[in-house]
This record gives sequence, structure tokens and C-alpha cells, in this order.
Amino acid sequence: MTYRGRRREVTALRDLSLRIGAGEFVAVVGRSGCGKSTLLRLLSGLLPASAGEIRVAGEPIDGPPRQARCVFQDYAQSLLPWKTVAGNVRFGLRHAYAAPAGDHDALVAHYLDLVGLGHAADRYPWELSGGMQQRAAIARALAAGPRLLLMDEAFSGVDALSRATLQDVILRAWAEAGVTVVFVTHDIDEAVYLADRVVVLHPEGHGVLADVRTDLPRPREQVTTRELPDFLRHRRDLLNLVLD
Ligand SMILES: Nc1ncnc2c1ncn2[C@@H]1O[C@H](COP(=O)(O)OP(=O)(O)OP(=O)(O)O)[C@@H](O)[C@H]1O
Repeated sequence: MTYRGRRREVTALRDLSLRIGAGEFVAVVGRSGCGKSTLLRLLSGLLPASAGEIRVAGEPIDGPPRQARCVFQDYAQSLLPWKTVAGNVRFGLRHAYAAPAGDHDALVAHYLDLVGLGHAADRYPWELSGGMQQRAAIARALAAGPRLLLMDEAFSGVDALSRATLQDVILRAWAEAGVTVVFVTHDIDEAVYLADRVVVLHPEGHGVLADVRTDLPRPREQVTTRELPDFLRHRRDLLNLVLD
């Protein structure tokens, strides 16, 4: 992928070949500037690839794929400020990939419960903490019934405890919805905790440096999973790869 500016060109990713199966939870890690966000923007169809091809569900994409939804780090800008939390989730339902069966009120309540925001349905985004706003953004994305959920440093802007809660929210949602998740993070611990497969990008954007199956037992749990010998082994190996 080459970014073409007026004065110069920056090639962010090259020789990248990656295949992600339906229903996988894949984390993408790597040094700052290695192209993680570029990869996600390409998958989201927001950035047209300057070379190569991206297929979602076997179809080459030429814009945002209908079955994909994105959650970015900047939660403050991802919600509609004039709508309540419930109104934002309802918006997700109304623009769903496949029209959801059932009563919309019940579905809104379901997604709010899933992210632990049942008590905040009538509040506006500016009345919520950062972690709550991000939960609302996740509920809205899930309400759209995506088959592919793209998350870019989605939990980086919140405090450590809210981050742990959000990690468990997304694990629950993934287990329930069977959606494919591609999760970009600079946090190796988060990658190993969440995913079954961790893709390490080459520091200078030369494709994939390593593609590691972690496959820790599920369900995951914040304390016990992080103490597993396999968790610690993958964490150490991945840190060595990224820091090298
Ligand atoms: N809009 C843009 N125009 C020009 N160059 C860009 C643009 N966006 C990103 N780049 C460059 O592409 C490369 C990859 O950037 P990208 O943001 O994808 O990396 P990243 O791995 O997500 O970084 P970080 O971990 O710091 O967020 C970098 O060299 C960056 O400077």
C-alpha cells in the first residue's frame, strides 16, 4: 500500500498475504508505524489499495463491505451525540447488514445488556465515561449484525480496569455472534488474552513477520488465563519478536 502525497510517497505495506477464516479472532501486532492501521483501513474499504487485492467473503472489495463494521480508538467521535445510547444502538439495527428478526426494543435491550449498559440506555454520549462510550460503540456495531468486526486500538484510550471489562465484553460478544474479529493492538498481553491467532507485522511493513496460533483455552478469565504457562510463553515469544 502506497500513500501518495503531493510531495512524497510512503509505502506502508508490501508483500502482504494474509488469509483469515470465518469466525476467527485474529490480533494484529507490531512496531509503531509497521502498518497495522493501514491494514485495517484497507480491510474496512475506507482506503483503496494501491496494489493487490482484498477479498471479503470471497468478493473483491471496492468500498466498505456491507458485512463489516469498525470500532476505532476515538470513541468520542464514533457515536451520534444527538442520540441516546439506546438511540445509537437502534441506529445500528436500522442499518444492519441483514434485517434483524424480532422486536427492535428487545434487541436494543439485548445489546445494551451484552455490553453492560442496560442502566444507561437513556443517557447521551457526553454523559458517559470513555469506557462506557466505547461499550456503546461496540453495542451499536454488534447491533448491525456484522460478519466481520474490525477494531483498531479500540481499547487504548480507556483506563486499565475499563479496558479489562471491554476485553471481556468483546469476548462474550464474539462467542455469542460468531463474528470474525480482526483486532489491532500494540499491547501483546491484550493480543494473547483475546485472540486465537496473533499476526506480527514486519517493522518496516514487509508483510507478515510471524503468524502464531495461540489457542488458549476458552472461556478466558482475566486472572487465571494470564497465569497460564502457555499465556506466558506466547507473551514472551511475541515480545521478543516485536522488540527485536
Ligand atoms: N495518510 C497517510 N499518508 C502518508 N503516510 C501515512 C498515512 N497514514 C500512515 N502513513 C504511514 O504509513 C506507515 C504505517 O502507518 P500505520 O498508521 O498504518 O502504522 P501503525 O502500525 O498503525 O502505527 P501505530 O502503531 O503508531 O498506530 C507509517 O510510515 C506512516 O507514517
